[in-house]
Formats: sequence, structure tokens, C-alpha cells
Amino acid sequence: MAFLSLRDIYKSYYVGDQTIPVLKGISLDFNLGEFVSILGESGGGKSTLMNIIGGLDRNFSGTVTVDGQVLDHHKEKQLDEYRRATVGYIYQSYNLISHLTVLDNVLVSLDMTNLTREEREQRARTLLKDVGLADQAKKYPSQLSGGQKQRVAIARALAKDPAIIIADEPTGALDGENTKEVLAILNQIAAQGKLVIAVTHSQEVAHAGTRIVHLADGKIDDDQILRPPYPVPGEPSQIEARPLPAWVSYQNAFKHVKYHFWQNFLIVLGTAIGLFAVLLFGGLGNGVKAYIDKEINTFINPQSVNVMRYIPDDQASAVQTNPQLGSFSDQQIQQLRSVKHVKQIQPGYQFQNVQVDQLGSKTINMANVSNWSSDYQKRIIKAGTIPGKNEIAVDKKTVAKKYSTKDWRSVVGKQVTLNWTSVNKEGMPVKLTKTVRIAGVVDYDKSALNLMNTATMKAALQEGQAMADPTFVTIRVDQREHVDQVQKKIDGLKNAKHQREFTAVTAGSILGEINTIVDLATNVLATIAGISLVVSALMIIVSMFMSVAERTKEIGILRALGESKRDIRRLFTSESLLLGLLSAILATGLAFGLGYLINLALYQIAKFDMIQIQPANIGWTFALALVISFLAALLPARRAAKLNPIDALSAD
Ligand SMILES: Nc1ncnc2c1ncn2[C@@H]1O[C@H](COP(=O)(O)OP(=O)(O)OP(=O)(O)O)[C@@H](O)[C@H]1O
Repeated sequence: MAFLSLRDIYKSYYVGDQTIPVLKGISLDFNLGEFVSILGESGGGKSTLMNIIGGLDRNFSGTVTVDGQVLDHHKEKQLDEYRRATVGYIYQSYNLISHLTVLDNVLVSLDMTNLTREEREQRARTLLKDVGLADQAKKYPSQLSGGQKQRVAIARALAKDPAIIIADEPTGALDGENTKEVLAILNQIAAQGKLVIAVTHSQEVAHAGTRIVHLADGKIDDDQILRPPYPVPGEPSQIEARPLPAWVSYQNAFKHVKYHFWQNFLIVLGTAIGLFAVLLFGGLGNGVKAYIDKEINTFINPQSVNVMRYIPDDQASAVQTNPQLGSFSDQQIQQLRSVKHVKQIQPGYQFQNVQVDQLGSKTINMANVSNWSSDYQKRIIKAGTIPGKNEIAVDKKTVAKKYSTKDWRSVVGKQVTLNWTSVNKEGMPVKLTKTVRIAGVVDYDKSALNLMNTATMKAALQEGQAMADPTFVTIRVDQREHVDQVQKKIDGLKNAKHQREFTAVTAGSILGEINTIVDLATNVLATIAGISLVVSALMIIVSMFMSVAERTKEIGILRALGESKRDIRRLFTSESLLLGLLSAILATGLAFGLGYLINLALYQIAKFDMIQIQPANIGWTFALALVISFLAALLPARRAAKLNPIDALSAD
């Protein structure tokens, strides 16, 4: 039984509503060891017949039987496998892949075999040596002569040791010398027990083989045996075909990106700018939030809660005549003390417009004096100590430096008399006076601040018959996590008449509000960055579509070599993902670089790193880049995979 047999092959092309019959009932048998030339007039259907034999064409009627098995040309997978394992192609126009080296062009085919990596490379080098190209392995196709290119194509066709070699006008583009060499190689191949089928117009080629089949008007009109076929060695091929492993697609994608470096660099740069903006704005959001957090926590202990009396809007003016509405009774302080998680409670006092006597010759005025509380961090005391009984810590700028610009520390230890006005329980003004010792100097950075011992302030009010109930209290909560809970609890406390009593304010509540604004601003910026990301995505889509258009021929070659639709899809998807990945890396580098410079510049002003890019930002950027590039590749990759391999091969 013949190795390859064709029975009743009919094939027509359809252009518009016109049917063009090309093959009109072809039945042929071929055997291993034959070198068959197919002759016939131009347009007679020779290439069409080769595409059917080679497993590229699926739209015909009739049967093709290979090695006793009928080839089901309706099953794409079976045809992929057939091309991969059994057929090697040699074309008139060589059809090498331009961005791969000579060695890689041969390896493309070998990657679909069960050989090990070393064996594949070894075999590729041996094949190149056999066709006289041992020293050209690192060159690209554009650096070779026509004859050399055809020999690379022969090496590639032989790589998988296929049983059938199809050569479509293999010497059509070669001069006399190269033609002779290629014919000698084809004869050698047949002599190794392969079936060589060559399409040709040349009598020289035809007579180099063992048999000539002539095609006319879609039928065989002559079948001439010139010589007996070569004897077939008994040993079957040791090389087995396998589907293309995914990593080869990734590697090929990388090689293509590398070969067209500058073109791809521009795409990567364009995409990276969008990602970079997202990353930088995200980092800025983090930085600003951290800065505000730090600024607020410098002055206010995050574990403290400030409580004031709750005064409904309609009673705001009543506080003037009845100051007790805005102050805390002992009972109310007790009520607050009993709230769960409250660790410490400190009443708050404030004297306003305090006149300082006996401090040098100048008249010094303090805008306000507050009581020292756990609210303040110890580090605001720049000289001396925290004020104790009958002591005060004075503001550095508005008091100590007025006393002595240079030697402001010498104010510590001085005795001063304070004079101010307060109100009694009826809201009437009372003049007050108190002599105290200056225990320390306060530098609060943002505003003037004089601090006095709480008990001393209360005593001063009581001595002068003024109202001595505190107007606010500061609560220290046991743990930071309980601050919100305590705040809510206090806000919900009611008096006997079921009226709300207190309003609690925490550093967290101030922070929360500011952070909401910062978040909003960050989101607005991120939206702007998002728009540039859309542009980036479009850029990848357009470049992938262009890539598919540019590489149509390559797609045809890869399909002819046995790559499946899925392999082609994977090639383009992995290339797009690679571009996405490189964009994310570049964007991260740019964001860190520019972020560093911005931080350097802003550090002079804010003493803080305003751009804080965190691992989560980077994680999101990479995820975004990969999702975008994957989505961008979907359509172009699908289109590439759907291309008819015959049309793709005939692309210019
Ligand atoms: N995709 C197609 N759509 C329509 N007609 C086609 C298509 N491909 C080939 N044909 C037509 O089918 C006929 C046979 O083409 P084919 O390429 O098989 O001929 P050939 O014998 O190989 O020609 P040549 O020797 O010039 O290469 C031609 O008339 C051609 O115009």
C-alpha cells in the first residue's frame, strides 16, 4: 500500500458568486524514497494540490490517506498534528522568520519535538552543517544570500525528520549553481527514505527526480517514472512531535520584542507614562496622608479625646449669661470617668488675655494660658520643665524671646504676676491675679501656647470667686483602637432629661475628615491618570493589530510548521503581556526616580517625604499593566489565530 494516497480530490475556489473549479478528480499514490516533480501550466492548481497534501487546506472533497490512516481534514487539531509530525515545507520565497537568527529559524521547528534542549540545539547545528551553513548560525535571514536562505529553509524542513517534504518551486529564485546544490540535497533526502514532492516549471528540476506527474485542466494527464524509488531504510524516525510548549511562545515573544527594540521601547514608554502617573499620584496620596497624620499627632495625642459640653444651636447665646451650660460639673466628670476604656480624665481651663507683670521692663501679654494635659507631647517643652504647682511654662516666641531675644532660656525661674479677667457663675466679669514661677519654655511651632498646672488654675479661679468649673475635659483612652468606641459612647451620653450632654472630638475624627478630602483628591488625580491609561491600552491594541498585520506571513509559516491556533494566540498574548510587564517595570523606575527628586525638593520645605510609593501601589500597577495588556491583546491575538494559514503564507 502506498505511503500517501489521494483519491478523487476535487477543489473549487469561490469568488463572489463565481465558482472556479481547480482540481477535478485527482487520484495519486506516492511512496517513500520517491522524488516526485509536479509539472503543469501556470494556474493549473499545483500549489493548491500541495496545500491539500501538506495539510494546510481543509476545504476540498476526496480522501487523503497517510501511512494507512485517513486524514480527517475537517478536524483542525488532527491537521495541526499531521503538519507537525509528518510534513516539512520548502518554499520558493524561503519564508524564513526575519527576527530570528538562522539557528532559531531551525529551532522553531525543533521546539515541537520530544528532543531535549541540548539535543535540539545539537541537531539544528548538524543540519546547518549538512547544508553548508555551519558558520552562519548567528546571522539573521536579511544577512544571507538567496541560496543560503533556501538552505536554511531546507534545514528547517528536515528538522523534525518528517516523512514528507513538500517543495514549492524550491529553485525558482536561485541561480544555476545553487539550483544544482539544492537538487542534490533533495535527492539526498529522498535517498534517506523520505517522500519528496516538488512543484516546478523547470525541466531540470523535473528530471533530477525519480518521477514526473503532469497536471492539466485540473486532472493528471501524465505520470512518468524516471527511476525506481530509493530503498527505504527499515528504521523509523527517532524524533517524535509534540505540541509547542508555552515557554517557547514566551521566548519567541521576547525575541521579537528584542529584535524591534526601539519600536517596542516607544510603545513601552507610552504605556509606562500612564502607569507612572497612577503610581506617582498614589504615592503622593500616601505621602500627604502620612504628613497630615504626623502633623496632627505631633500636637495631639492620638489616644486622647477632647470633650466639650453639647450646646444645641438655639442655646448658643444662653451660654453668655449662664456659663455653667458650657462647663463641666464634678458629677459630669464622674460620668465621663465611668465610660469604659477611659484611663485618665483631665479638666481643661483657659485664661484669655493675660497681662504679665514684673518680667523685665517690657509689658508682655499672653493671648491665652491653658492647662497642661496629657494632650501635649513632652517634647514641646524646650527649656526647664513641665509646670508644677504655682508654676507656668511660657511661650517661646511671644514671651521668652520678648524677655530676651538671645538668652530666652534665662526666663526660667523668674517670678511673675498674672492679671486677667474671667466670669463668675452669673456671667459677670471678675478681675483675677496670681503670682507664679516660670518653670519652662514651650515651643508649639504653630501657635502661641502658655501652659499652667491644672490645680493652680482652678485654685486661682476659686480664690477670685470666678467660675471654677472646667469648660472642656481631655480624656486619655487606654488603647488607640478604643478611641472611636469611647468617642461614640460619650456622644451618646444623656442627662436625666434625656438630653445629649457632650461632644467628643478626637485626633482621629479630624484626621478622618482630612483623609476623606485627600482620598477624594487622590481619586481625582487617579482618574486623570486612568484616562492616560486608556490611551496606553489603545496604544497596545493598535500596535498589536499592526504587529498582526505585519507578521501575517510569519503566522502562516508557524501554522505550516504545525503550530495550532492556540499557539498563535499565545504568541501575541504573551508579547502583549511582556510589553505590559516592561511598561510596569519602567513606570516603577520612573515613579521612584521622579518621586525621589520631588521628595528631595520638598524636603527643604516640609521636612517630610511627600511621595511614598508602597508595595501595594506597585502591586496594583503591575496587576493593572498585565490586565490592560492582556485585554488589549485579546482581539488582535484572536484575529491572528483565525487567519487562514494559506492566505497568511501568501501575504506580501
Ligand atoms: N484563494 C484563492 N481564491 C480564488 N482563486 C484562487 C485562490 N488561490 C488560487 N486561486 C486560483 O486557483 C488556480 C490555481 O492556483 P494555484 O496557485 O494552485 O496554481 P499553480 O499551478 O500553483 O500556479 P503557478 O504555477 O503559477 O504557481 C488559479 O487560477 C488561481 O487564480
